[in-house]
Amino acid sequence: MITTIDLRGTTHSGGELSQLMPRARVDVSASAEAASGLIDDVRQRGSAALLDQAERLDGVRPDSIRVPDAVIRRAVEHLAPAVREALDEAIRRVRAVSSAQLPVPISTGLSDGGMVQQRWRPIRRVGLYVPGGKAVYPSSVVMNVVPAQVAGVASLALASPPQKDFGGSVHPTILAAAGLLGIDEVYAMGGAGAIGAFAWGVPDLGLEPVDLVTGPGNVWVAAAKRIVRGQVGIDAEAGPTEILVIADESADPVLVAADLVSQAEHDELAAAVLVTDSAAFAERTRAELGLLAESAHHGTRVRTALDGQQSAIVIVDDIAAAAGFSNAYGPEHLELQVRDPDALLAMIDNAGAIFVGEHSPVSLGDYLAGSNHVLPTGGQARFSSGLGVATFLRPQQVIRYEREGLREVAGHIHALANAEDLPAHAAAVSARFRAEPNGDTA
Ligand SMILES: NC(=O)c1ccc[n+]([C@@H]2O[C@H](COP(=O)([O-])OP(=O)(O)OC[C@H]3O[C@@H](n4cnc5c(N)ncnc54)[C@H](O)[C@@H]3O)[C@@H](O)[C@H]2O)c1
Ligand SMILES: N[C@H](CO)Cc1c[nH]c[nH+]1
Ligand SMILES: [Zn+2]
Repeated sequence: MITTIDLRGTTHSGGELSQLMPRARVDVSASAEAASGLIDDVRQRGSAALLDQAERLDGVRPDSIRVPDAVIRRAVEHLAPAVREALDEAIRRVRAVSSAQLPVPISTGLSDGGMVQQRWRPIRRVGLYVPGGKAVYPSSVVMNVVPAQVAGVASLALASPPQKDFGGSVHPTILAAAGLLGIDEVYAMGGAGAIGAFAWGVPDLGLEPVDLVTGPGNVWVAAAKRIVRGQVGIDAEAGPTEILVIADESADPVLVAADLVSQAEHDELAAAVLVTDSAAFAERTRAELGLLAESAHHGTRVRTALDGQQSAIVIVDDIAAAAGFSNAYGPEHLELQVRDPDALLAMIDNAGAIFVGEHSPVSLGDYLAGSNHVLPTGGQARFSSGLGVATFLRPQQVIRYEREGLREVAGHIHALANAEDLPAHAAAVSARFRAEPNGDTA
């Protein structure tokens, strides 16, 4: 049995998981039509479309969509020392974790003269999206760029929305983060149009199409990634932020509420969900949420997110049921604030990233844990993962058989080729043995 409470204290009792889930999700596909129109416009009209979209959606017309090198260099020079130190440390940590993720080639010997190898090749050119609408995200520059560089991607382009306060250029802290990482191909373009520009290129801007688009963004960005998939690769849809906290009576409701509000701060569509086995704890956390939402810096946004259908406090019978709920939901961020987090961790399958214990808040992962904050939303943690080195690499199989290795399986190839009525497949193998004294091997 599941009970949900919203921020105002309204209770929905007796609901089953299947009844709750639709209430709890943001539907990116609702933005598909708008995203598709914006992408088509960029395909047809190139930079003219990007400029018009900037004016309409970002409230400013950039002087230059491509950010000049000198502007990037100046942003690095003017970066506040404390922010530079923080970015340097974030880069160091994400690089350490990314480097440790580099996969090794594998060779599997199957017989004398029969071997299959797996090697990893970097994707050639990648377009990295860095959000910049309601907030700006220099930390997302680090999270996109560092694993791509560790993987060995040769060509990286970066897009972020034009900023009204900076004459239509990209936000200087985003430019500085890019500059620190040696990225010099930066475009002031945002939303679905930017994703379309990466996928098909913009000839009149000199923007070459990319092979893969990665990065987080709002519902229009996530919808656009879904549309361009196939023309290019994409990472998971990293849309409006989600946090799900599983907590029991041992947790501190002040900390749990603070963590829920920290992610509600991103977007009116952000989802903040608490799952607990204690009605008393639920009530204490609800009270704390009310206080925090009241005094929040982005109060209206936070209250809208917490009040939204996508956010809830969920009361379940026990912690095993909480794990079941969380696995069905597949949150982007999952916090485990319970007496025995390792026992609970063992029950978790679906989550973008898991934060264990009181001293591992999501905000740590957003900036400095060394983990990656670009994570799947909308339940995609059921089948995909956050950004990492593997996102920017492809495994390739290399097949190496010698004559004896091929001879050993030639009969089986004939049998299967005949079963599929594809005799030319069998003949391609027989042809290699025709000259032998014993003739055909089949
Ligand atoms: N899942 C993750 O890994 C992750 C990480 C960081 C941020 N996020 C999410 O990224 C999002 C950032 O959103 P944001 O809005 O601040 O920046 P954004 O850059 O994603 O979106 C801004 C762009 O949206 C477009 N846009 C605005 N209004 C529109 C409209 N009415 N129709 C069509 N397009 C429109 C504009 O082109 C604008 O440039 C948030 O939802 C945040 O939660 C997710
Ligand atoms: N919580 C976001 C991922 O959903 C990442 C982020 C960047 N800056 C602050 N937070
Ligand atoms: Zn965050």
